[in-house]
Amino acid sequence: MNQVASLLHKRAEDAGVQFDSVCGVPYTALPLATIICSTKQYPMLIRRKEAKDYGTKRIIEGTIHPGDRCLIVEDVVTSGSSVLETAEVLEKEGLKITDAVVLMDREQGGSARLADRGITLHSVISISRLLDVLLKSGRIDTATSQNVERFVQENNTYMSAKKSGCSAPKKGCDDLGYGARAGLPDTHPLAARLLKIMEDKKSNLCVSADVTRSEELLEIAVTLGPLICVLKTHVDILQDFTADVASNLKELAVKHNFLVFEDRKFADIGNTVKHQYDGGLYRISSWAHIINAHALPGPGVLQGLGAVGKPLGHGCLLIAQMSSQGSLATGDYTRAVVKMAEDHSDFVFGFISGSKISDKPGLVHMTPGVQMQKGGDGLGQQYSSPEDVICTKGSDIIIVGRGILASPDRLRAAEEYRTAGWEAYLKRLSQAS
Ligand SMILES: O=C(O)c1cc(=O)[nH]c(=O)n1[C@@H]1O[C@H](COP(=O)(O)O)[C@@H](O)[C@H]1O
Repeated sequence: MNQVASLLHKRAEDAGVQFDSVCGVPYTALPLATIICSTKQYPMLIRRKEAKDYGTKRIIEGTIHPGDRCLIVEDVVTSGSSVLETAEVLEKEGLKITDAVVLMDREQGGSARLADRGITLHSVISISRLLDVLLKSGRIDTATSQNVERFVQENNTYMSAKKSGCSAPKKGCDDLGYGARAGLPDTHPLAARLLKIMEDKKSNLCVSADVTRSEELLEIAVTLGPLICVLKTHVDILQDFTADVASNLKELAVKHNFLVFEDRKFADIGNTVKHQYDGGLYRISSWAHIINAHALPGPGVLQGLGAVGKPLGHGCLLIAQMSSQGSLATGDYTRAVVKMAEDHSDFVFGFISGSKISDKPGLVHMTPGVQMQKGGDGLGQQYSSPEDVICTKGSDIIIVGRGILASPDRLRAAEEYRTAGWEAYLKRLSQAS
């Protein structure tokens, strides 16, 4: 029980979930919540299945501070209804519920039901992952695995609402390959171009060329260009940027068929970002296919950037979640970013996020904070593996900086990441089919 409680807490921590208290779904998850609260010093809330008709007559026991965020803990989720009931009771007391953590997700619709109610479900393990492990270790045969998979698919208790705009059933959205998504009618032209590059080059690797000299930047484009789908820059850390560097980069992008992404993280009013994007020393709109922006200023930031970028056929990624520890880009904020993106899909073609946060197959998810080993950099960066990001969390592209740049053999490192990212994508496809 202690180990399970520790795994649940770690899962929530790895997902960057911020919470003030914990509530276990009665009754099997109560001991798990108790262990988490006593070992990690969180206030515990206890939900009764029914209010007592004596004493406090309360249905939630514990100290309640309206507005606090409460993490719901459960052992197994099938339909998600028990988590949802608990969430509704807690929300009636003024608590905010954005996340739930569970040991086993049976993948029969609970996650989608909760997501549609604004609750992100984080599982330690899923039934498909368990089957994969049991099959690989010879504990079950293929027939058993396929029977269980079929049962799970045939007993999906909840199909996500059509709000995802996905014509096919949710399952179809999950298992559409990059190439198929490129061909969908409502896919942004730049997303379609990117998805086709990924399919053609068998690469979902974006290299983050965080270097301070232009010669090194161009060297990265020359050597790693054939392996990547996107090259991401921070042009403002270059000590010797010139217009020639930009035009050389553009030529290499054509030669090696990758897109250029300036990671500028625009975050001001429309008029200011318009000038920052179009003008200044770097004239970003003249060479970057992709930019990113914070949604914090509101839709004006997209009106300003779009006025410059749309006529050029460029596109924008909205920063919906961040890989840095303690990031405030979670829960309601993330959901608001998804809505803003879906309302501005003529310029926004995807997200910077830690996992898949929209079911629209035309939107692309790019995830930074990726290295082969989980861990951090001592400055708040949090790393997940390519398999975790692409296969488990459902993102589309891994953004890798120092995992490649710090290697003595960058080409070899890039190929390792490209292979890992692509194999994770193929595994996700095979699990969905
Ligand atoms: O927008 C980004 O690219 C970004 C968002 C985020 O949440 N975390 C994050 O690390 N990044 C960027 O991704 C790159 C990660 O670099 P490494 O930590 O060296 O792999 C850096 O260029 C960051 O600026």
